[in-house]
Amino acid sequence: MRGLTKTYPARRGRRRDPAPRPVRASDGIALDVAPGEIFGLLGPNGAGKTTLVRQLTGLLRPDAGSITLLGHDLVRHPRRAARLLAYLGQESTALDELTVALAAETTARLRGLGPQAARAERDAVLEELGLTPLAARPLKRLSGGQRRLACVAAALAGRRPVLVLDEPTAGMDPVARRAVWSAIDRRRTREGTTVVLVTHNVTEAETVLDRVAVLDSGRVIACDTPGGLKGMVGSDVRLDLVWREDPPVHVPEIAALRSGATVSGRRWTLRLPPERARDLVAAVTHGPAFAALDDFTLATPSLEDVYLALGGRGPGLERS
Ligand SMILES: Nc1ncnc2c1ncn2[C@@H]1O[C@H](COP(=O)(O)OP(=O)(O)OP(=O)(O)O)[C@@H](O)[C@H]1O
Repeated sequence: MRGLTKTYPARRGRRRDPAPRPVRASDGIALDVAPGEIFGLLGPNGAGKTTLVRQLTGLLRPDAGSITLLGHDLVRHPRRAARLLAYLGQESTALDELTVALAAETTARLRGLGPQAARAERDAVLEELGLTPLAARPLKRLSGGQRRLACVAAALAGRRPVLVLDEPTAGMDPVARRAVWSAIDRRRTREGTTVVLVTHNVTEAETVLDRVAVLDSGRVIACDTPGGLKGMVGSDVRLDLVWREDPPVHVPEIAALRSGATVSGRRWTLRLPPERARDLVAAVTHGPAFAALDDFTLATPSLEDVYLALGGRGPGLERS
């Protein structure tokens, strides 16, 4: 993608509403995604992630810029996207009348598989995502999370070389989410599938993402590996101390910590250089401090910390 720009025009609402302004949802986006890469798009609500993937999938025409997918110019030939990639949008009412099995099988057929191969693909993908017990149920009679999982199954059926997934795990329970991340990872390892995905489940996605672009107000404000992005928030580690009841402030080491801690109920969160955190863990894991401690965790910065910092919701980070 090069110089991708999209502005939604201002639409007048009711007469008393304030005058609407046009929204520049993509503002000169340039990104390269390598074959076989799992590429994440992160950013706060309204950052322009869905607008970007809808342009990438040929569903929304950019005002300016170019998109080349596997050698095809998708701005000139948007319909070719449907032959090259599988897209999971945020809503999928088109499949609602079908059963889970038929949604997967039909999609596989539409993607060019013969009847027998499509049935085999259907069975494999339902099994992989733990959907076999729900195979005969229409999507409209499933819970929100189950329906989302069935839509993921349909997106995966038929093996496109590129998957574009907008919030694939939205509304799912932890077991389903894990099944989806494993299925995505398996496509990359076994079939070299390229995946572009939007997600707010950053901590989970971190295990599968090769590179991540952080979007804000239609622009790419950072793009790197998860490790590279984490380096941007510094080397400090996070120490969480959860006290059983009142913290033992009569212990001098604990009293000294209080001013630097973010206190939330029984939890104290401290951000410290690694050496200092090591000394502190030694101090709180014996004697009266340990007796008062319910739980503690020591963690390096997560992709979520990066996301919050870059999204302008956290302090102390320069935008690149
Ligand atoms: N059809 C539309 N008409 C006008 N403005 C729109 C339209 N769709 C999106 N927008 C605006 O464009 C901006 C980007 O929206 P977009 O849906 O791409 O964000 P997003 O990053 O996908 O958000 P979320 O995380 O909430 O899904 C927002 O300011 C949004 O209000």
